[in-house]
Amino acid sequence: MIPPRADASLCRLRGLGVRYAGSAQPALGPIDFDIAAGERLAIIGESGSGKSTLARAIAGLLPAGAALTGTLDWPASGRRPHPGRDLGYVFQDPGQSLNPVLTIGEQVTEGARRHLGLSARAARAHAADLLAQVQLPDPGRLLAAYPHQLSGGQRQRVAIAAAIAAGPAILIADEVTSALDTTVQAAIVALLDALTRDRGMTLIFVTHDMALAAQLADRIAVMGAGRLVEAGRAGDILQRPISAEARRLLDAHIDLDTPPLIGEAAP
Ligand SMILES: Nc1ncnc2c1ncn2[C@@H]1O[C@H](COP(=O)(O)OP(=O)(O)OP(=O)(O)O)[C@@H](O)[C@H]1O
Ligand code: NI
Repeated sequence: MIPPRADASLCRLRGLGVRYAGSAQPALGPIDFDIAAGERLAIIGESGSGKSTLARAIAGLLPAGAALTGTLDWPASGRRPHPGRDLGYVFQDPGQSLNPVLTIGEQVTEGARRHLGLSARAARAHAADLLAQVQLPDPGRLLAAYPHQLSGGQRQRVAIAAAIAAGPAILIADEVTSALDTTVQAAIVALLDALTRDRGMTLIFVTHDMALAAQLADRIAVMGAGRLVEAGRAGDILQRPISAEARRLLDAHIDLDTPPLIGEAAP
């Protein structure tokens, strides 16, 4: 095995484009971009700008028939990450991540059992531990519950637990808080922040909300009409946005001028 190079980027996109089956126009690209190992990157943009397409392309989770152009390499590891094992993905709607007919315990352990080769008993203990890590009450009892018995915020915590169960180095969170109300949103963002920092994970956080992006990310990539229109340090984009897209997203947030947010995002 070739040892990973410390200076190599985690993920290198060159001329990357995506065209969905049946679409005349590409939904994405061409994109040239590098993601560093361990960084906290927000991908922001208005609806339809290509954020999810980019995130799914990186994760290798595009729907069947989607055509990729250009290149997507993984220089640091030399191989594409295996979703579920090397890369966790949390969707906007926990219904997309969770299976309604499986218990919470079954879904959280599924990835861990498969990828870590755990026994049923060890997987159960691991699942309870993960549920505690995502700060769900009474993990032991929760293992036997079904998704419909939980609130939206609790389901999203379960989806996060399942996504990190196999200890992936990369976590992609695609609009994971947009279906939740504001207080729950803040709690989920705080949880993602703590979990990914504790584990030194690379975080790719997709949102249309500049405030959330600035709260979590070191660097922001701004999408517009399938292209990357601006990328830079979160503090810089917040204070000196260049693209019309970034300005519009900032204007949507009058409360961004409040000192705490600027302070957190500033280098
Ligand atoms: N499965 C698909 N098949 C065909 N076109 C798609 C598919 N998914 C997305 N698209 C199109 O690709 C473009 C980019 O969509 P994408 O979902 O990546 O945007 P987004 O920035 O994530 O938007 P949102 O904020 O609404 O989630 C849009 O024009 C969308 O209609
Ligand atoms: Ni999306």
